[in-house]
Amino acid sequence: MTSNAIRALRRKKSGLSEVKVAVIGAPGVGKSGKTTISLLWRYIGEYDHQSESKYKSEVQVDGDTILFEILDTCPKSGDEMPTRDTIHWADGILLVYAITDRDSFNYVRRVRACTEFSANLPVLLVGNKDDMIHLRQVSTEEGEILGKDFDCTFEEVAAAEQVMEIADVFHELARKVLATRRKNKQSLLERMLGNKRSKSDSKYA
Ligand SMILES: Nc1nc2c(ncn2[C@@H]2O[C@H](COP(=O)(O)OP(=O)(O)OP(=O)(O)O)[C@@H](O)[C@H]2O)c(=O)[nH]1
Repeated sequence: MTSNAIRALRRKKSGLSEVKVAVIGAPGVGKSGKTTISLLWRYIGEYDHQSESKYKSEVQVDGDTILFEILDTCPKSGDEMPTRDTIHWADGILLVYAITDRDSFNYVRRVRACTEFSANLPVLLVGNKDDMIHLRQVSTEEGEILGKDFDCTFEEVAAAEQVMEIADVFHELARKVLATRRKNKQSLLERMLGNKRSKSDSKYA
């Protein structure tokens, strides 16, 4: 049995849904464990700081217990793109830029252009630091347009201040991941039933 299959079996047994989120953005946009994630988890409850860049925590979303695993991608520069392994690892992607930093907006644009996301990978776009509107370099309309381009939800937040809004962002992403999982399961079931039917049809044809 593969490690993924073992993990899925454990998840099923415990009734836990595991949701893996990769937080992607240029350096300094506010995606780090130092601010956003640790604040979020401190608010929600205990978290398990697994390594420099990975966090785990159980959170209630709409009455279900979700085991979040969050990867802070920490690029060293604005030229470093996330790896294919990171994208494949993730169930959902949080793309973050800072409204005060045009380069970080261009970074998420480049990530989306250079990196192959599977068609049904849930993505959320977040413009952070909206408490610093006096230093704004990216308008809300530009964020909205990019969100439409990416076919994903867009939101402006102040991660350092509005912890509940950040929690909502993660909850929203979890809902999308679970909905995608249900849809994939359903279409797999339909394909399997379709195969069975066509086999039995051909048997009696
Ligand atoms: N004003 C304001 N500052 C913020 C906000 N979020 C983060 N910051 C600040 O932005 C700076 C960078 O935050 P980090 O969380 O380290 O950013 P990062 O994206 O993880 O950066 P790297 O670790 O270099 O990839 C820190 O000084 C934070 O305090 C916010 O919503 N508003």
